[in-house]
Amino acid sequence: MRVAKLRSPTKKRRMSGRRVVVFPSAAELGPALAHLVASRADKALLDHGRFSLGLSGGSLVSMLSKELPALPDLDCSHWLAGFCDERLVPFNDGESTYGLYKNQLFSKINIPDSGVLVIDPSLSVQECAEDYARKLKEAFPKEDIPVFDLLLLGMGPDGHTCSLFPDHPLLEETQKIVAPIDDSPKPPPQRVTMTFPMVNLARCVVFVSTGGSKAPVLKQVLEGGEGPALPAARVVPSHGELFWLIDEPAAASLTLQVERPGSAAKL
Ligand SMILES: O=C(O)[C@H](O)[C@@H](O)[C@H](O)[C@H](O)COP(=O)(O)O
Repeated sequence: MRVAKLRSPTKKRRMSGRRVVVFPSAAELGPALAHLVASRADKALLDHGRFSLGLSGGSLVSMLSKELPALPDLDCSHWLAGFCDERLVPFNDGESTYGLYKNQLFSKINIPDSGVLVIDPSLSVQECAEDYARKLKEAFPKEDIPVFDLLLLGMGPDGHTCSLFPDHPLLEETQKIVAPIDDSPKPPPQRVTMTFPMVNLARCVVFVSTGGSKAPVLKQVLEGGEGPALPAARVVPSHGELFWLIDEPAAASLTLQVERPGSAAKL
């Protein structure tokens, strides 16, 4: 299958910020996402010898686990993978995002165990967030706030992303890079999450959202609406790229201009 190439944006595109890219279905989106990950990895490895990737749960787990190992010559030996958010459950619990990636993806690629930054689920949620923030800072010793090369995010039907939920006080966090949450509206209730100050420093942020159930919230997030901005709309990298990779059912209500690599020659 031909894979749409997501190139670095031109200057004009970068100035206009976000790129909304619509694929006929998740079947076309998946390979394009994998290509984007590989291209940003190549760039990061050339620039600074390591590729740092922030992962999220939801449908990204199966999509990445299918598409990344299918890439020819993928070398993950210098990757650092972390989690944009994580549920405070044991790794062998079906709700553990790390547990899912370990079984479905990490077992199929050559990322070293030391290249995966995990939470310590034996701690209290408060201590777990502090411990994970410390691990992140140690992994990025040159930076006050870790700057990931690429963060992959999903969005819930309520507009949440990471474990940053609508109207939650964590949306206003400015000091912590990782915060605990013990009243998550979506179970399990205890989680740790990257905060906006860290998310918005990433070099590239990619949302993946598919399916018709996401159409109303996507319209609100991408085109605006009444009331305060939903969490996903508050992801605006200060210096980095922002992609929204969506499928036609999710894009059904949008009126803004989008890119459609299926009908255009190249992105
Ligand atoms: O921690 C969680 O509860 C999930 O990871 C959740 O935040 C998910 O990422 C979004 O709901 C998007 O899910 P989809 O990718 O399935 O749309």
